[in-house]
This record gives sequence, structure tokens and C-alpha cells, in this order.
Amino acid sequence: MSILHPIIGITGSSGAGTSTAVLAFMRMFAALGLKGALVEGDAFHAYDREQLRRTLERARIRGENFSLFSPAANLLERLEGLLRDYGARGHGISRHYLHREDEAEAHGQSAGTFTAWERLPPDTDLLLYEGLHGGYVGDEVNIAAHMDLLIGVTPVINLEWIQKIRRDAGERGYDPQDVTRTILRRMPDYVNYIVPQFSRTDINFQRVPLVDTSNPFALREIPRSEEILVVIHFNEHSRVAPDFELLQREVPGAYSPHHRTLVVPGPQQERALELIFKPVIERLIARRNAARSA
Ligand SMILES: Nc1ncnc2c1ncn2[C@@H]1O[C@H](COP(=O)(O)OP(=O)(O)OP(=O)(O)O)[C@@H](O)[C@H]1O
Ligand SMILES: O=C(CO)[C@H](O)[C@H](O)COP(=O)(O)O
Repeated sequence: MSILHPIIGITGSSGAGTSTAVLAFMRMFAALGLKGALVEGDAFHAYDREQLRRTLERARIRGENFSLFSPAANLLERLEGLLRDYGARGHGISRHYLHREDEAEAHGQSAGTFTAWERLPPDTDLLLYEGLHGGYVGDEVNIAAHMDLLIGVTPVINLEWIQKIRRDAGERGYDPQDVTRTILRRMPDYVNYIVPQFSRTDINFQRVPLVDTSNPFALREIPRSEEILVVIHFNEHSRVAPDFELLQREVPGAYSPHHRTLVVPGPQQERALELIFKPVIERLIARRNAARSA
């Protein structure tokens, strides 16, 4: 945690929608005149796509379970070092993982490889982390401890799988059967390492479809936002104190079925995000400004 250089984390599984949530945060930063440094969790995978393929094959032969959800498959100490550096001095070193052919081509590289490590842009107001391990806590590493605000993006799992299969097949060149096998292989690590993070977040966003998704492996279309409700839950230790009255007044169709939970219709998700997070971001920046001028 850092008063001078605040850090916001968005954590969620593969295909959950963390990259999509980043876009909403970037729009909020722009509206508030703030410059954010984006750090992608995928940059801290320990293996590129080819190395991972070979590592998975070795694990299969040995009868071991292995996946990118595991802390062992990621450079989490290096990620923690970056968060520590940013919190102390407002800079740090990261890179990008090039998932798609078009983004890889733009770098003159192959898809499934990393760019070189490089410094984050200078003079940013805050850091936004997006990835698999924003709320991870282990014996050696504590990523969650560096977050001034931690958000979980966790659609109900059928929807998450539909999103992942569609995205991986549509944008990353995978066969849907292979994506299904990846989902199955990752399941123990999903339960052990991804799910516990949602108890450490300040707020979780859980999109719930209102249409039939009972066989996500046969469905290829993501339900439309009109066919979705968003369950926004403030964990007991949340650093964000929600004003449920204001939210219900300002967000059409919002209601509160539980004293820590707000439900909003899918099309109102961004409106709810703005009402909840803009004041939080403003407070982080006001606190930073006060510390700077003290
Ligand atoms: N709120 C949303 N409404 C509609 N579609 C969404 C939403 N969030 C995510 N999706 C869709 O789900 C797919 C996966 O989303 P996204 O790329 O944001 O996931 P991710 O969590 O960043 O995954 P990864 O970490 O594997 O890159 C995308 O096709 C995206 O368009
Ligand atoms: O877990 C993931 C994202 O968080 C991806 O599956 C991981 O980054 C590997 O990507 P690709 O399949 O494009 O090589």
C-alpha cells in the first residue's frame, strides 16, 4: 500500500473480464485527468507459449498437475518487487505478453512471446494491475498487501467459461476443444489459488446470466448485457464504504438484496462502476496530494 503512489488491482481468472474492466478504469482516469500505469499480470508468466507447452508435456509424463494459475508458473516475487518499487518511488519494470498474432506482428515477434522488460511510463498518478494474482497471498509472496484497492472480477463460472472459449477461439487461434482441456487442467489451481483471492478483495463484480447457460461448452455467444445482472459485493473488510441509497437512486433498476450487496442490470454496470470508484480514486489522489505538500 502506498500513499504517494497508489496501486489498484483487478484480479480474476482467465476470460473473467479483467481486461474489459481495465478499459472502464482507463476511461475514469481520463475523465479525472489522471495518468495510469498499466501492469498486466500475464507479463509475469514464467514461460512463453512454447516453453509452457514443453513444461506441460513434462508434467503430463510425470503425472503432475501444472498450470499458469499456479504461483510456481509465474514470477510473483518479481511482480511483488515491481509493486514495492512503484509504491516507494512511482516507477518499476514490466513487459507485455503478446497473445494475438496482430499484436505480436506489430512488435516483430511471434504470438505467445514476451516483449523486453522496460520501465513503466514516467510521472504516472497511480498503477493499475490486471491479472490472475492481484489478491494472491503465499508463504513467500504477498501481492494483495500492496493494493490500495482490490477488485475481483468473477462472473458465475458458466459465463466465465463461455467468455474464455469464445475469446481464445476467436482472438487467440485456439480450437474450442483445446480451451476446454485447458479449463479442466487448470481446475485444481483455480480452486486453490484463484478463488481464495475473492475473499481478500474490497469489492467483487459477479455477472450472472438470466438466460440459459447450462451447457457453456455448446454455447458460443456471450449473453447480451440486457440478459445479465451484476452482483456487486462489498466484502466485510472493504475499504470502500458504499452509499447504497445513492447507488439505488442513481442507477436505474439497482436494488440491494443484502446489506453488503448491490445488484444492477447489465447495461448499468459502467454507471455503477463510476459512482463507486470515482470518489475512491479521488480520495486516493487527494490523500497523495496532501502527503506531498505536508
Ligand atoms: N462486462 C462484459 N460484457 C460483455 N463481455 C465481456 C465483459 N467482460 C468480458 N467480456 C468478454 O469476455 C471475454 C474475455 O474478457 P477479457 O479479455 O476482459 O478477459 P480477461 O479476464 O482479461 O482474460 P485474460 O486474463 O485471459 O486475458 C472477451 O471476449 C470480452 O469481450
Ligand atoms: O491465463 C491466461 C491469461 O491470464 C492465458 O491463458 C495465458 O496468459 C496464456 O495465454 P495464451 O494462451 O495466449 O498463450
